[in-house]
Amino acid sequence: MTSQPDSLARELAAEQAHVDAVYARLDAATRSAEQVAQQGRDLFRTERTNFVREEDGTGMFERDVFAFQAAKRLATLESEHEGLVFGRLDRTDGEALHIGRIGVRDDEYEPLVIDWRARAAEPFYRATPNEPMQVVRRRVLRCRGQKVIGIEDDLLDGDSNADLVVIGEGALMAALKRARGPQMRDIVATIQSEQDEAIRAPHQGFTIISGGPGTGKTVVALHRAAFLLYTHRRRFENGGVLVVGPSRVFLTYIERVLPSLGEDSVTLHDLGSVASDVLGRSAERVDDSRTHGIKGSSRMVGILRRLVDLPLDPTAPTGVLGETGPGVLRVSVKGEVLTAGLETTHRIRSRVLKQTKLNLGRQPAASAMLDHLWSIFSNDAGITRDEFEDFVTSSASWRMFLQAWWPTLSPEQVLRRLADPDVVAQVATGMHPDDRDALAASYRDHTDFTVDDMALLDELAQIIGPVPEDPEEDPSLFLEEGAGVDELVTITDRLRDERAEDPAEDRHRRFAHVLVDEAQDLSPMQWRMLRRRGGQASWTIVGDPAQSSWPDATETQRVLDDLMGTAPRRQHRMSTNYRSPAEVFELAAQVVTKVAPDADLPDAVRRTGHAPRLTTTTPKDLARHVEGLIADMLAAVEGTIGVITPTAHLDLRDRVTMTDPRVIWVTPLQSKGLEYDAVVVVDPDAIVEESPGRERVLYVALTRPTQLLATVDLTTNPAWRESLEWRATDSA
Ligand SMILES: Nc1ncnc2c1ncn2[C@@H]1O[C@H](COP(=O)(O)OP(=O)(O)OP(=O)(O)O)[C@@H](O)[C@H]1O
Repeated sequence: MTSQPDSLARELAAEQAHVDAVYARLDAATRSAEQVAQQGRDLFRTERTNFVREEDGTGMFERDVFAFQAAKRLATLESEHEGLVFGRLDRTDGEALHIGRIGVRDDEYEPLVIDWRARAAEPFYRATPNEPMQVVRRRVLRCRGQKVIGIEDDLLDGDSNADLVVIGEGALMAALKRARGPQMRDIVATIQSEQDEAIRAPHQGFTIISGGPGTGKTVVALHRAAFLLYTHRRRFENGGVLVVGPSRVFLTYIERVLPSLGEDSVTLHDLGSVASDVLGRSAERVDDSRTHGIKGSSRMVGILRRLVDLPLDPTAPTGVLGETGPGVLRVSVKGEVLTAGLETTHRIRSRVLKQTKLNLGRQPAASAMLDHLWSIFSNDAGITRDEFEDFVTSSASWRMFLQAWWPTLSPEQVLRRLADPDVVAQVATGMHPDDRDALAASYRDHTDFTVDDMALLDELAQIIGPVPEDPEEDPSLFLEEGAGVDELVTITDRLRDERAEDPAEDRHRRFAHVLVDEAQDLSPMQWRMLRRRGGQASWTIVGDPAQSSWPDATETQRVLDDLMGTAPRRQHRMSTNYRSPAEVFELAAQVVTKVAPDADLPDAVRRTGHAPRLTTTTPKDLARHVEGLIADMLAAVEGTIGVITPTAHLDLRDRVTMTDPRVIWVTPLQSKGLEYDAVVVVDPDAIVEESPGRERVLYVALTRPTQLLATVDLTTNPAWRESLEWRATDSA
């Protein structure tokens, strides 16, 4: 095996020739696809289940289907300007296979490129020098559009006598050193063996992907979604794949990964928009940490149930109920006064609610009440039951009673009742008074809802059932809040069935696979919300408890265990940190092990030679100081710079005059799952103080850079650095 000075040019030219042949074939396929499309467009559009995988086709008909499919997927890829072909395997038997984002065959139906998800491509990711899997050389091609611009080789079987050129330092290192842009890229050319195992794990049951920061959990999970769609396209494209991330910022960061893999049929939601199928609304505002802890806890289930059962405010417009008080019916028929006292109305109410949801129960409740009145009616005048019912139901007192006793309520109307501290006191009896105040204040002080409220509204929608379509019949007792409905965050919702207009229908959209990222942060109420959309689904759950911002890990684990039940589960642990330089991760690891000695700490894969800069300044000089750090970083790195500030210093952004599109300001929670070339962490002590996750949230912030880290303290003895074996390298 040799590597000569001019060999790179020769190898590039040879690879270019192959790539040219692939694109020429695809041009032909596109033309043929147009013909096929003309002949049978409707067939392919409507009978989606007829799709044939590229690798499986055998006859003329399948070949046409393939042409159609390849051209369609190519359109998705082209918009990305990503190279279609990215790899090559040279095998011990002398055969060479090219690997790409989609499969392509030549005129003779021989593979020109194998889809990376096909079984034949597996050795590209799994082969190692210890277990070469009959691979001599693994080659990664870097392409810009249709042009091959670089080659990186790994030699796997040094004993083989094949005379192969070996070029470059290895594709992984080259990929990791590249500057980061605003969006995550796919890693299809450099997936590592343990990652590949998680990506290709069986689809049934629960696949749990764990590991420390930067181990590729997110990117691996997204590749897994693409793999599942490839291997079980019928099941998952028809049934739907839902990817859930913590925030919109995060979804924007990851949203190009699946299209760059040729997949655009996955639904992405942040936690604030998961329930928009039922609620027709979403939210982005987050509660303060105390209120978040209250609203996310599973004790809210009981509170909401009691809230639904709680009779409406006695001072509501119930004058109709007359001298005998609210919740009591008095109606006069043919001179006879019939009364249903509190005991009766409560008995009927609870009997009906046992059998049906509140919003579906009005009719049965009215019938039961009429039965009761008829049973106590002496009927001296000898009228029929029909006449009796006409008398009762046409009376004003009946209509007003019914409206007060059994109003049609929306989840929003019910939840808003918690703005009243007296209501909170009645339904949340065991709650600490300060927590009760915080809960009531969160609804009293704001007209919009929060991300946590979405899970509560979804729970209420489940308890009370859908609001009947015709609100005119039943004017609301409450003022409706004029909240706008946000768009779903969806790449392409092509397979969405039109929702039937049956008001009794369950409106949850159900998915065949649910993939939850940053799962350690989901509250028990949010798990319940997700579960309603994935009752029959298989799941991929991605997280790292050491990065958790949810205070009660055991409560969440209980909900999760309940969700998983006895379904098969498999655990994949990612062990290598591909993001943080070792110098940065050593510092971050010391911070988290102070509070989480059992944190899963990955091995950082590279060193940069740049220790973190731990700096100190005064509150007065903070803006100028941070500006100086940003300027240094702009000069030192090519990509993005994240400035992570606690909410206590949110005004800093306005005080720093320098603007540059490469500088991105975020709070520690917003920085979850994201990464930047360089990061400034402002006032770590304040970050610890204001987050329920404390040092764990600081750990998240410290593990965001791919190259440089600087911290800024506002005191010379910051608490977060106590007992760290770390020397301040820079106290500018
Ligand atoms: N095999 C790989 N080849 C190239 N880059 C990789 C590989 N694996 C991971 N990376 C890169 O490492 C970085 C971290 O990946 P990712 O964000 O998925 O990690 P994570 O485990 O989800 O991190 P966190 O827990 O901090 O959110 C990303 O830039 C990703 O592209």
